[in-house]
Amino acid sequence: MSRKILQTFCRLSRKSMDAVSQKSICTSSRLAAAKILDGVAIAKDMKDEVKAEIEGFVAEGRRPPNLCVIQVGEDPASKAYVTNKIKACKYTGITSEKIVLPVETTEEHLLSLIKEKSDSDEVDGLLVQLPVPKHITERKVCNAVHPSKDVDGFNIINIGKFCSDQKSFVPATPAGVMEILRRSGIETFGKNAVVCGRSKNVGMPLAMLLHADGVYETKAGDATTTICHRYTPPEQLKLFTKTADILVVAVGIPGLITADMVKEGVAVIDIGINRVKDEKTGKMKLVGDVDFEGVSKVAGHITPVPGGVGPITVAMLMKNTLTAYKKEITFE
Ligand SMILES: Nc1nc(=O)c2c([nH]1)NC[C@@H]1CN(c3ccc(C(=O)N[C@@H](CCC(=O)O)C(=O)O)cc3)C=[N+]21
Repeated sequence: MSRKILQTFCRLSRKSMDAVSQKSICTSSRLAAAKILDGVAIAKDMKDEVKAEIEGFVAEGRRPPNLCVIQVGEDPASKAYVTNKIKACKYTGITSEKIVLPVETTEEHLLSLIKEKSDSDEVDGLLVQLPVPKHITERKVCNAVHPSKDVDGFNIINIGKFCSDQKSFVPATPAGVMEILRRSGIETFGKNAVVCGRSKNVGMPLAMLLHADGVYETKAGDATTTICHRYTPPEQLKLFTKTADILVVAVGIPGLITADMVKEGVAVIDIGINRVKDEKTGKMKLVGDVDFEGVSKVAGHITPVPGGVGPITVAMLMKNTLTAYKKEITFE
């Protein structure tokens, strides 16, 4: 159904909305395996677009974009994510600098380094890998990154702009989820979206994008959006997840979402990253928050872990770095 028609419908009567959701229930009477949304392939497409644009700038004699990544301490997960980011920089033609500081680095020292990089004309994008050690205040760190270089979208200036529908840097994971939906032809307009998880960097901004007016520059979703979180009682959670046409899970509990909790044909986006022991091999492996085997028999689309949202987060960071380089967002 087109945007205009549905808008008119909604203005005329609430009954038309019931008709819309009724239709989506009736048309999904088959039981087939879900289409697996290939995050690696989508991320490659995104990175190739960034790469082509950068090649154009370089051909004109401009310097390529630059990303500075600061990591404090040697947390193995952070190391793996930062490695993936630097690899993606190399692939797309973004020059990068990785700075690894010892875990005992003082807040004062970190803040002064952030200021130095924020002031440098050579740096377009700047981020500090999270989490930072406990003796450092995360909020201070995020706010120290100049908003025009804040490719993570974690500075309060970007959060404020984002929440008031002004052009801003949008955090890479939620922006990446919208990109997966868009590139996979999954309609959000007028649909029911359910987000499990309300973190400031993922759940909250994603719910913002899904429900926001699609006229907004980040191609937001126009979905009816519900946020569930740790205090949603389990039986309530199931009632909500059952209504979802689009179900996004970012909680950090392996196997939280099972087949009985989802509607046939739902698009499931799994943002969970959990390291668990493989029953068969005894080795550690990466799993999401969704029981992939069960849910993929009922869902219409599903993202795997690994190889789903993770690579797209990294690709979106490259896109944000290019946006910073082009100075497309203004900060007065
Ligand atoms: N300032 C900041 N910005 C971030 O964007 C940020 C952060 N801090 N802290 C942690 C989260 C998490 N995150 C991921 C990046 C890549 C993968 C990724 O590449 N995942 C691979 C697997 C990687 C692995 O093997 O561990 C995959 O899902 O296929 C996952 C998660 C970025 N984050």
